[in-house]
Amino acid sequence: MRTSWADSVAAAENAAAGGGYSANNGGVGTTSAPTRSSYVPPHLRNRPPSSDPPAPPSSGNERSGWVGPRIDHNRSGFSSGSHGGGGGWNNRTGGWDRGREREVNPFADDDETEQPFGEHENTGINFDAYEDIPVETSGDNVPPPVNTFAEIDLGEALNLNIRRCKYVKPTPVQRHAIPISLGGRDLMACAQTGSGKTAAFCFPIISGIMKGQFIQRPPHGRRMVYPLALILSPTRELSCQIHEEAKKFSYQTGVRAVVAYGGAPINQQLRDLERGVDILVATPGRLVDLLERARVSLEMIRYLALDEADRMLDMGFEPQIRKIVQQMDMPPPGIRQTMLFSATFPKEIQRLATDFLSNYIFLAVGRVGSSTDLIVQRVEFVHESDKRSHLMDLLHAQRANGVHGKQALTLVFVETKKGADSLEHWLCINGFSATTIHGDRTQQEREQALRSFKSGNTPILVATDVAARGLDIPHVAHVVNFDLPNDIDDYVHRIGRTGRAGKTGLATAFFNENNSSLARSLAELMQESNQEVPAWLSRYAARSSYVGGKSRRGGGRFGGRDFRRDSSFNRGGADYYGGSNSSAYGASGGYSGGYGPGVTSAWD
Ligand SMILES: Nc1ncnc2c1ncn2[C@@H]1O[C@H](COP(=O)(O)OP(=O)(O)OP(=O)(O)O)[C@@H](O)[C@H]1O
Repeated sequence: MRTSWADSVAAAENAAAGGGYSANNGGVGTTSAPTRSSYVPPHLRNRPPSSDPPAPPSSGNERSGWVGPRIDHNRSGFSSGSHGGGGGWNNRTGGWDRGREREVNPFADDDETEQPFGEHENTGINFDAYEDIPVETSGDNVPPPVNTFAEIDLGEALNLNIRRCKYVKPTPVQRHAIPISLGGRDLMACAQTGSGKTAAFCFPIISGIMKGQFIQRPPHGRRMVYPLALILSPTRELSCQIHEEAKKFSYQTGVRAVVAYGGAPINQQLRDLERGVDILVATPGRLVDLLERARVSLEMIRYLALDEADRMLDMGFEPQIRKIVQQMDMPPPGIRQTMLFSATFPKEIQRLATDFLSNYIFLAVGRVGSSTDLIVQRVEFVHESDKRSHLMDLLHAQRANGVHGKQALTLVFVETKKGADSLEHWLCINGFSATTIHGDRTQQEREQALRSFKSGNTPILVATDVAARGLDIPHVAHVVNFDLPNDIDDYVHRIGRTGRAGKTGLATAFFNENNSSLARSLAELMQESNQEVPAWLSRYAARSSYVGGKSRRGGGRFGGRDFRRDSSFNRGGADYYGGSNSSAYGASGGYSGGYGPGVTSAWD
């Protein structure tokens, strides 16, 4: 009989407590330090000497066709989407070199840090907001969605962490994506900002590593490391955030996540890597550096996740991604499992992404590239010269609506780094506490700015697009597009910094004649999200050429958004459903995604 998720978590907690587990001490119960260089595969770590034999191979979803020269790439660790069972779990209370380095409790901060806005509660998520959300899946044999975490065989240690995160039930993208990934399938997933995509790709990876039997090769060189999973994201801050999340989800599972990103001392990151790594979270530039120094090998990668995948595959990043994924030693599609996630997926990028996928499932939760209805969007006509005083009026009005005596957080997007500095300076001399985040600031300054903003000490953050994607900052009540972006997808990501996890938010855009190319797609997007479109904007939309502000979201309403379903793309008949990796459309489309070539390192 299947017990409820809460029951099994409670049981796991009791069992763990009986076994000497203490949630707060970060202790792992090991007293002797293993030698540093001896690799212990995750599924064998912290087992008593006479541990159980490994779980038998699963019958489903064996991928064949490519046999790595020296690596055991059988798919025996995969659960093939079954929801029951539980055999073969490695609920280990330690892991990498834990005799030397005690695992820090990533949940401790949540309890101890001053929380000016009250605890960051996830229990209050408004799931009703997602009830009627349209979902589309396409591809062969799509595993069915689940309604609860209890239905998913994630393993007790991970379930315990889910409970610690106060996740009561899966969000819609998690309901669909987790069974697909646990079934060993490649996935292209599109779901609205703030809807829980990070957990949707982290849970199957952690669970797969816990359950898997990935045979580690003896190291080539003492200092080379062999992660089993790679999670790439476009910005340093986002990689750090994903790493923080991954550490929470993998706490006391024996799975170790490490982050590597540019702008921070590489030696420190190298030392961290040397302590062992199962999941490497990285920005592309720093990873290329590590690969070129022969300090990381991708030979053992079983899971590849690209967060903000459309950004990762646009012209700015595509060459680096191709280098990492196709030109180093990473196993090919069909051997590794690949997961692409974003809130926006232009068709050109979908097409390009097929180079990295094998017989994948396309999943769209909500309308592809649409914003969530939880965000109230306002567009105001403001001449360039009036923008500052208009912003001032908004901020004054907002002061009245402070939360717990503090001003609600406001994120102001501008076009340029100089513009960010100058606006921040002006706000400060006018009595508003503001800071900035952009590519010209040192990494230390960027991180300090983000910390100060998050804590509420500096409630206004002026940002370039470096902060547009992925950042999950609780209590951002208002996003102001002081300068609108040229691309509607960037607008979607920017406003998505508010209205997250079922909460509501406000987004105000300053529009003037300089933005007329965006009018049409902006009006469409607002209409789709049930927002009031001002009559003057509709007039601009009607006048504007469709070229400049052309929606890259695929056109039309929800449905048929998988580009393989579009007859104009699907010239090869069943090719795209048949798992062929040879795109008929060339290796790299000329799609720029709104960024020119060579923009990579400013982000990375
Ligand atoms: N099942 C859940 N129950 C409650 N809260 C959740 C659940 N899953 C995720 N969350 C919370 O929702 C918030 C948003 O999640 P996340 O950052 O993964 O969104 P996202 O879809 O990746 O957004 P973006 O598109 O902006 O990157 C986070 O604070 C996360 O902790």
